[in-house]
Amino acid sequence: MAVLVTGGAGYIGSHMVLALLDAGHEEIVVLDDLSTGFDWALPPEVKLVVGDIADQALVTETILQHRIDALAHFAAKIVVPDSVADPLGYYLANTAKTRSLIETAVRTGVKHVIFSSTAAVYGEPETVPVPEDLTTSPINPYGRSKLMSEWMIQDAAKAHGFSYVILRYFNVAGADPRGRTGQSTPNATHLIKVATQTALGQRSHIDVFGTDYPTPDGSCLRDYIQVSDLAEAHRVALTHLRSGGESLTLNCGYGRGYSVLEVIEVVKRISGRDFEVRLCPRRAGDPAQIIAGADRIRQRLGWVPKHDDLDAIVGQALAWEDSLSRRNRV
Ligand SMILES: NC(=O)c1ccc[n+]([C@@H]2O[C@H](COP(=O)([O-])OP(=O)(O)OC[C@H]3O[C@@H](n4cnc5c(N)ncnc54)[C@H](O)[C@@H]3O)[C@@H](O)[C@H]2O)c1
Ligand SMILES: O=c1ccn([C@@H]2O[C@H](COP(=O)(O)OP(=O)(O)O[C@H]3O[C@H](CO)[C@H](O)[C@H](O)[C@H]3O)[C@@H](O)[C@H]2O)c(=O)[nH]1
Repeated sequence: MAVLVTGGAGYIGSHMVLALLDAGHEEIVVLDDLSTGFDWALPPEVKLVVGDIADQALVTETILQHRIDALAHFAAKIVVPDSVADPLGYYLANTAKTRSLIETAVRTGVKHVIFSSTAAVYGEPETVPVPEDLTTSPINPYGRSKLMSEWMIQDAAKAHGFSYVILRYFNVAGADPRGRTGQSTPNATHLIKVATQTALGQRSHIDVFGTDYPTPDGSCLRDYIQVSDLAEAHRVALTHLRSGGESLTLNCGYGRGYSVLEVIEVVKRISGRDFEVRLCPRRAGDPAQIIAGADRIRQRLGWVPKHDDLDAIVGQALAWEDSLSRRNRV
């Protein structure tokens, strides 16, 4: 039995690869076009196939050659404001290409699918925390592109008899505590990445997008989940499916929110560096607050997070950013 990890050279996918290897998994194959991922993010024992998830001949050959029984599908475009500017690009990359990949998986007899979905499918929830059975109502093309993929996977699973776990990630942050991989995309837009780069002097300042939201300090609230905890959720989801477990849709978060201003204060305190913070207008496509209803994944998969600590998450992000800048200077 072997797992095909699409997007495995990216930020979250590379952490799942490590989680599987650390747990003694034998065969892992990564399919990645390296558009935002890096071959060096993978340990040498992992087979990397460089290509596109919509290349059906390549995907078929890879699945049959390695006797793939399970697919973990991370490959996607992921930036909310970019999706507002380029919706058709996002529907192609995230929805049309996922349709193609799932079709290939069905034709080649893949039995299990784990899909990277997002809290963005909920849109602007009126109350938080958000349970999984809340009506989905995405407010940006990124969230819609992912919700359509969820529906395709659910419908195809019913029609063709594979099982799935859809994981709706909240805000993913931090890095491998052993420093083996982290968020490496240049020009990344995620808050903790931008704040740590600013603390390290790689950016002159940080913008806070919106201070007039209906939240305690006026900035947006998010539920930041540490990336190795999230990778572990994928590992237990895979075990669940391979043991005959039922298909599930699960939130991945801790059930608690931090504001943008609070996160910036933590980055200043942990780094010991002060930096300029500019209060700016709202950014397109941002919900005011999004916090996970976080019980179901614990009950159904027995997932136990080990890194629910914002100080530690920020510390890992700072350490990774520092090692990345040294790597890039070499
Ligand atoms: N980072 C977050 O906060 C977050 C939150 C919710 C959901 N997600 C989802 O998690 C998944 C992984 O996100 P990430 O943060 O690791 O992003 P990332 O950009 O680091 O990883 C995506 C990987 O997919 C590869 N890829 C993209 N398009 C491809 C294609 N057509 N064929 C083959 N490979 C392709 C990229 O090269 C990259 O390695 C995405 O599906 C994203 O929507 C991320
Ligand atoms: O320089 C910055 C960067 C971000 N923010 C703010 O920080 C919050 C978090 O923004 P991120 O860009 O870090 O993350 P998003 O909440 O926009 O989106 C992330 O989490 C979502 C789920 O909540 C989706 O899954 C999506 O893929 C993922 O990028 C937002 O209020 C944003 O406006 C700033 O103020 N300044």
